[in-house]
Amino acid sequence: MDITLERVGYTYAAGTPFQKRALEDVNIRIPSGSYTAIIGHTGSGKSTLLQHLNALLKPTEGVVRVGDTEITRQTKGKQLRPVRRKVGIVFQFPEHQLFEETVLKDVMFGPLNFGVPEEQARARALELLGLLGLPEGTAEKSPFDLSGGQMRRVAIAGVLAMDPDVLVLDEPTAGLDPSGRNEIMDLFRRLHDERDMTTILVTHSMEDAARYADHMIVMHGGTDVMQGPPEEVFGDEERLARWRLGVPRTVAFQREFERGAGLPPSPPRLTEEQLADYLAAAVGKGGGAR
Ligand SMILES: Nc1ncnc2c1ncn2[C@@H]1O[C@H](COP(=O)(O)OP(=O)(O)OP(=O)(O)O)[C@@H](O)[C@H]1O
Repeated sequence: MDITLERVGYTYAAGTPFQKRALEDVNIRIPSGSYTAIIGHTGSGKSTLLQHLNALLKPTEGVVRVGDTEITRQTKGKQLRPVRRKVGIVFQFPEHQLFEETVLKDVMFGPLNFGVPEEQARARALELLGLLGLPEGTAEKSPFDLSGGQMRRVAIAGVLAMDPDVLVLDEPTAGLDPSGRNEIMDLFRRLHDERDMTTILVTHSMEDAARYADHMIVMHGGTDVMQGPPEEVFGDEERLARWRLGVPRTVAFQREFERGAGLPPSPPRLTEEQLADYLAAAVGKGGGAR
């Protein structure tokens, strides 16, 4: 299910003294099955863009296409139901949206609301709580008696319970400790591979973008300024710096090394493994790696 935005603009509180232009002439394509990272400085429009993907916001101008569904300013609520079902969004600090008396009820809420039979919704919720590494017995607890990291996992289970084709993640690990972060990011990667989902990750971490994504979109000042594979995006440090964005630590190290060794810049090494191989080859060949 490809997602495209054509000439999309969005204005908050249009026609009021508080009006604010957040998106301007956005033209992007998110290929079906891709793991797409969206990066951009604070205020560049990433969250506003995400909310167009399941029609929480409708474009002020232009068209959003999610599979066969076309969303414009005029599209009515009923026509948006399939999109809301297919596109699951994990917002920043999703645990703030937990509200039911028990964890189980919270995870079952979405599916029951969309007509999934109770037994099926229960079985799926229990399976997901296990998959997310929550201890047995969590299902009957109040979500508010859990730790912050556990609440985050429950909220994520609630989004996955809808069995989305597209999973949208807005800084999903913000505020978690490093081991919790890695576990959750690796879980999303596994789900992406096993379930054939399209995954869209908004992140300030260039390392996460480099490690997980196969496609990237760069936002600046409310518009898309670059799209392509991570090798291409992170290969252009100068342009990224203009948008106040950096490169992953591995690439920064590689560039320092190349400058120090008098080597021309070579394709960016995006992971520690790639960097280690590159350095080993460079040292092995007496500094002649390309
Ligand atoms: N509800 C709102 N009402 C008015 N203006 C808003 C609203 N939400 C966001 N904006 C403004 O729209 C612009 C884009 O904001 P948005 O939150 O989409 O950016 P972002 O790239 O997600 O930022 P961050 O990285 O800080 O989350 C900003 O100038 C912001 O102040």
